[in-house]
Amino acid sequence: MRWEDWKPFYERIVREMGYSVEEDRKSAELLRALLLEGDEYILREELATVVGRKAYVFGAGPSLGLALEEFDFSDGTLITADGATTALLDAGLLPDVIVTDLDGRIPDIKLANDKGAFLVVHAHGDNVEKMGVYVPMFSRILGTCQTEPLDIVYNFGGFTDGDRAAFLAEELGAREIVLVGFDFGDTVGRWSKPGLREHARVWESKRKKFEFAKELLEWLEKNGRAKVEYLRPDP
Ligand SMILES: Nc1ncnc2c1ncn2[C@@H]1O[C@H](COP(=O)(O)OP(=O)(O)OP(=O)(O)O)[C@@H](O)[C@H]1O
Ligand SMILES: Nc1nc2c(c(=O)[nH]1)N=C(CO)CN2
Ligand SMILES: [Mg+2]
Repeated sequence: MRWEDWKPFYERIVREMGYSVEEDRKSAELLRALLLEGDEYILREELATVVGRKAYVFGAGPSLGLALEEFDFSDGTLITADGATTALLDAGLLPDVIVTDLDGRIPDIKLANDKGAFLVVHAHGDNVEKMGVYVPMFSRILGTCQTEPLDIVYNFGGFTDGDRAAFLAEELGAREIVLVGFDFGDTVGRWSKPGLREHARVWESKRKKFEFAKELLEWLEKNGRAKVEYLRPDP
């Protein structure tokens, strides 16, 4: 997704969610400084070598657990959205790429990164402190932001970790994207937040995020270069 296509979505998101563009922009600059300081950052060309033609993108929805039991994912690149990383590790799978705004289970993300998973860290106005603490801990990091892209901080479009992961996959070469654990309904999957032990009833801000994510994925299906499909286990 080009900046010109993303900009109108972003302006609506900022208005609807009450974000600050200035704080989002400053967060992107901070991420750039942290990446340069740590020198553990990678560029899109390197991450593109990891993303194959078929990519499974794992969201933290309630159907994720059953899907991991029911389906085989060995024929594609495994990309997890933040908290979904824990479910894959529990199922004995190692993600190839983790897309995070650092509000998932950090110990699991760290474990996966140490075992070779690439990290895509997203900067926004509400995770500035977390970036300062956690970015220095990780290796093989590609930086993303939601304001104008910088030289080493990219903006491939997308809002929540899940749909942003799909936009990243399409931009880096995936032509078949399979969404697993994407259930934009009334239940937030238990992997979504470190404190959640059980699936939870969706809260207002999360419902809004799901609405934007759904709209953006529809845009990607219509305008992107990849086939996008949802994979759901039999209930
Ligand atoms: N029912 C669901 N519950 C939780 N995540 C879901 C669900 N359905 C799809 N997802 C996707 O899985 C991703 C899980 O990532 P995560 O829980 O970190 O959310 P997030 O995008 O960081 O939003 P937040 O800022 O609220 O944490 C979401 O971004 C979303 O796109
Ligand atoms: N400013 C801001 N931007 C975001 C936020 C958030 O909480 N605040 N959450 C996101 C979900 O991944 C993505 N973008
Ligand atoms: Mg997150």
